[in-house]
Amino acid sequence: NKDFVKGVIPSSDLNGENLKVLIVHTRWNSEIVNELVKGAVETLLSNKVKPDNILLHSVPGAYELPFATKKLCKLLKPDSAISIGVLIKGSTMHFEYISEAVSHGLMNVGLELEIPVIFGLLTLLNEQQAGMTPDGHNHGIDWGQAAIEMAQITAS
Ligand SMILES: O=c1[nH]c(NC[C@H](O)[C@H](O)[C@H](O)CO)c([N+](=O)[O-])c(=O)[nH]1
Repeated sequence: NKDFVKGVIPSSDLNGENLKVLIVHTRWNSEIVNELVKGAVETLLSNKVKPDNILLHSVPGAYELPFATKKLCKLLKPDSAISIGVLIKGSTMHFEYISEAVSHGLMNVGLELEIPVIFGLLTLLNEQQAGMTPDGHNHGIDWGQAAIEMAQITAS
């Protein structure tokens, strides 16, 4: 039906007070990325994650996300990680290849290390799709919620 709500219903018992969450984000397309990071951080804080337990690191671009997320997860041992980047088609000849490689790479990091890695790569056909318009949805919020929920699964 027309008022179908796209997106996810967050779990009701999110509690991040004992969690440490790593956020690895790109500097490519930083205007959009920074908004996504802000959405994720605010969501973590509003669900009781302590500010000192939110670890922020940046990398040049999306292709670096899997390597940096794996190295930083092994070093910092977070309860979960959010990898955030934005690929915009047309600005790269290899849009499909980078997004394919990064999505598989991030999935493997989480499975190999058994640390939940939240997939925060937006693959956009144009900037308008970033959803940063006033009535747009900030996907960073969903990723913050998922980071807590998934960490609680592994912590329980
Ligand atoms: O994060 C991005 N990296 C991009 N390329 C850089 C790539 O991720 C690596 O940083 C680079 O290839 C060096 O390894 C992009 N484009 O090329 O368009 C892009 O849109 N977004």
